[in-house]
Amino acid sequence: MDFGEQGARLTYGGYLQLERLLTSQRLESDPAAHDELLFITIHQVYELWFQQLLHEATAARDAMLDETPGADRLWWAQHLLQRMHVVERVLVQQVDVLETMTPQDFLQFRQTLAPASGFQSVQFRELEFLSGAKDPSFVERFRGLTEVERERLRRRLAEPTLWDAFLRVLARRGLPVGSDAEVTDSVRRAAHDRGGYAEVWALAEALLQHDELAAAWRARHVVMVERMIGTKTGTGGSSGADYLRSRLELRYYPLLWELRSHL
Ligand code: HEM
Ligand SMILES: N[C@@H](CC(=O)c1ccccc1NC=O)C(=O)O
Repeated sequence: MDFGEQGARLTYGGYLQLERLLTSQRLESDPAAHDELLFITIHQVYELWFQQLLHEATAARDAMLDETPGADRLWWAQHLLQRMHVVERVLVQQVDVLETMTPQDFLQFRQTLAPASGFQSVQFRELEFLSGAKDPSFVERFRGLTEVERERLRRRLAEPTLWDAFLRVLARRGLPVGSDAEVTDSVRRAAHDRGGYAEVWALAEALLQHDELAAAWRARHVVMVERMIGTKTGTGGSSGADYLRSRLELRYYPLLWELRSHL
């Protein structure tokens, strides 16, 4: 039986670049703190999922923007947004794994991390920008960004968001999008004529779900932070949990939330 022994061809480890992947966990603590491997692994897994989410969100946006006559790809945008929701639920649940670390075990290596912090996650900020929450001040406030990273953020600031693409979908369906009031009226019309505007309403709900899951992650993250460091200031130089609480109100699609009060 030579199953699995065909040699000299593509291998599992080669295909997945495991040599690079599994040697990319370098501890800062010396002597090594037991829990630092978990801390690095969790963050690397987050960044891999962020990369996947950016891949899906970019394609969903492009599918909504596609104006090629006869090439209606809204079903594809919808499919990708649903996948994003499932990944986003994983991101929220994954916090449980990190919470198996006690605060005193975290403190064994926490001081070696400063001034690094999740605040500097470029992909996290790209996701916020692409979703619709563009804030150029983040690009300026970022310390220690490489030129490539800075350029990636600038490009995300310049390109259309998921919300911009959704507005194009409304306009193509003959629904006015000239002002916030018009957009709200248009989505309300879709909400009350779901037979006539099935895809529009489904996309609005999928965007709202994406927004809700991002809010759930922020809420989960801040509670973990309180559990780990209480009211201490962050390694990134912010006030810590207070700063993170100020971010809880962020919504990507405020009009979709306001609509709820006027349906
Ligand atoms: C022990 C666990 C963690 C603690 C104590 C913690 C703490 C903090 C603190 C205090 C901040 C505010 C910035 C600062 O001054 O440092 C922050 C921001 C942030 N953290 Fe964490 N964090 C933890 C785990 C994670 C994980 C696993 C991720 C996943 C990638 C993450 C992603 C982020 C992001 C994206 C921000 C920026 C949020 C924003 O600006 O809205 N953090 N974290
Ligand atoms: N900001 C955290 C440290 C931390 O969690 C962290 C440090 C370096 C890289 C990523 C991190 N994760 C989230 O902020 C703290 O103040 O304890």
